[in-house]
Amino acid sequence: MEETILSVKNLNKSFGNRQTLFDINFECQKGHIIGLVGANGAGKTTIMKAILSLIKSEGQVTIDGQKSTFNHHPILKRVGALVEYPGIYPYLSGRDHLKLFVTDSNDSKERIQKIINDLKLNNYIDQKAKLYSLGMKQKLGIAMALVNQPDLVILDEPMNGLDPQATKDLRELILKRRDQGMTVLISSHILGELQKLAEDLIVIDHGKVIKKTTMNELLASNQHFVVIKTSDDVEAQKLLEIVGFQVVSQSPLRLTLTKENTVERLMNILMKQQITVNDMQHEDADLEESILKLIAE
Ligand SMILES: Nc1ncnc2c1ncn2[C@@H]1O[C@H](COP(=O)(O)OP(=O)(O)OP(=O)(O)O)[C@@H](O)[C@H]1O
Repeated sequence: MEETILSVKNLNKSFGNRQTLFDINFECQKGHIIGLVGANGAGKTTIMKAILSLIKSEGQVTIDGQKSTFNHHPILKRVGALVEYPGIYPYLSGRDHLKLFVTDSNDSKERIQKIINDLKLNNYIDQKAKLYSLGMKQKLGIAMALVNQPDLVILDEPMNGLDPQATKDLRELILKRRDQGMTVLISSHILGELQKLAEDLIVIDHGKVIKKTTMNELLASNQHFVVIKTSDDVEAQKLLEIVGFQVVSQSPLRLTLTKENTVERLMNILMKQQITVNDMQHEDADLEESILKLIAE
């Protein structure tokens, strides 16, 4: 049976007299990767900061059954986080940062070395952080979030500044830790990357939750398209539009498929007018299109 590790209830936040979050409610199940998505300024970072008690807010945050409030949040010891920019001290080395962050236990040293290996930080971990590039700082921030093997980790745009190899390394590490039971709440504008990671999605728009769904459900409800090349695209478009096909783009001719407007119907209509279909490709809307559609509704 699924177990809730994070519950957010009736979360409201105003900055001055401007309300930013409106009654946010959601739950995260143990061992899931949950994507928090939405346009710039939707409120994703503010939600994460409220969960982590980095800002004061109204509402209730419960982590593994324990209430966490702005003034009392011992449970946050079991939560790792990278929100906005990692806090880096220029005159300390990467390893010193990890030493500061690691919780004291017999295996602290091993845990530090393990995260260094997992994120391939070996080459520069003993250099002073003032020499680090943006991506190197970001990787150190991720290492700091994960070094204590938290039960829950909150990552705000963790792929920012990472090269393709580092992005892949991070993806593999997140998936490995998830398989070991870690829960991840992650925001990213790189939706293709999120599609490879998240199984649950929470869509935020203008400070409100507009959709809670699973990746599979969202992708299954996606629109389907067909792209065709014909002997006469102009005439084909005219004919298909008259009978109710929706033309999404003209060159190449891309049409929306529905229960009524099927490939079979399309072929029949064109064949009757002696228009030959020379090439045909099916396309499914990707995560980006589905989310843009949700936000537009
Ligand atoms: N400290 C602050 N003071 C005033 N307004 C703020 C503050 N922090 C955030 N906001 C406002 O709250 C809204 C939500 O911001 P937030 O950073 O949570 O959005 P976001 O979804 O994370 O956006 P992005 O994808 O651009 O990071 C924005 O309108 C922002 O201007």
